[in-house]
Amino acid sequence: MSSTEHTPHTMASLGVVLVAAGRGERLGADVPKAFYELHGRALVEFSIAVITSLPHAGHLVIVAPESHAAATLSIVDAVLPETSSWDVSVVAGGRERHESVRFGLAALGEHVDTVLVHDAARPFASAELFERVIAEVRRTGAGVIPAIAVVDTLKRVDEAGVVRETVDRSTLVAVQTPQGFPRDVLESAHSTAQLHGELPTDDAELVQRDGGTVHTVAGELQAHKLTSPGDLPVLEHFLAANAAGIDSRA
Ligand SMILES: Nc1ccn([C@@H]2O[C@H](COP(=O)(O)OP(=O)(O)OP(=O)(O)O)[C@@H](O)[C@H]2O)c(=O)n1
Ligand SMILES: C[C@](O)(CO)[C@H](O)COP(=O)(O)O
Repeated sequence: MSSTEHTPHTMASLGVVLVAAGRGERLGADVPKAFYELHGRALVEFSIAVITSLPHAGHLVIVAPESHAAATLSIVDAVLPETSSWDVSVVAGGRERHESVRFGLAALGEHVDTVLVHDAARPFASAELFERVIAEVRRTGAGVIPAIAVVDTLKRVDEAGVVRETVDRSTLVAVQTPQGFPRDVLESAHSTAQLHGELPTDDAELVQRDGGTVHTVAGELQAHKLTSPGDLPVLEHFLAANAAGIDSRA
């Protein structure tokens, strides 16, 4: 699938790569996870709506399974207002998340200088969270990721599941998306990773391995990721809370 333009590119300095090409094996649904429906709306639709509501002239690249390119464009048509300041493209994903991000990065318009990478699997990340990450990337010129406290006691176990030690959680955080970076920093990290054949689980790890600095900002509970069926009631809760106007960001 080649890049599918929704509208022609205009000058834009913010780029968002929305990765939606995963299979969702742990969820076990009969559609790719980003197209799993919550109350009749595909998961990816929620992120498209939030991102294109941000008051920036931006370029959103949605990385989707090739089989779902047309469905993705239909969702964009339904969600994006005629007067939107956002350009939207759809490109095909790769076998691993980092490959999908790389394909998305390659499709960004030439005027993009700040890039956010977001999981479609985190449909209720708020506009405020996006803005917090953007502001901190522009303030620091470095990578920025949302982080939340680890609430469980952590143990290191051996292969047989026997506890070996308790891990000090005071310096540990759980990280979310959107993750933001200066474009050149993220591109360099992805090209280095390609050379070394590394398999990271997030973009911040690639940037760090490439010698970059990554800061954290406050994450939020509602940026919860759909991974397994047990996450569905959590997302249902945030969907209902948003509809009722209840603030469940903290
Ligand atoms: N080859 C891939 C793998 C993942 N993703 C995206 O990366 C995000 C986070 O990935 P994850 O939750 O691990 O999704 P899956 O890979 O689909 O899940 P699983 O490992 O259960 O198959 C998701 O929005 C997913 O669509 C992607 O675009 N391309
Ligand atoms: C990118 C991510 O969502 C940050 O928490 C996460 O690393 C994705 O990891 P997964 O194991 O592929 O779900």
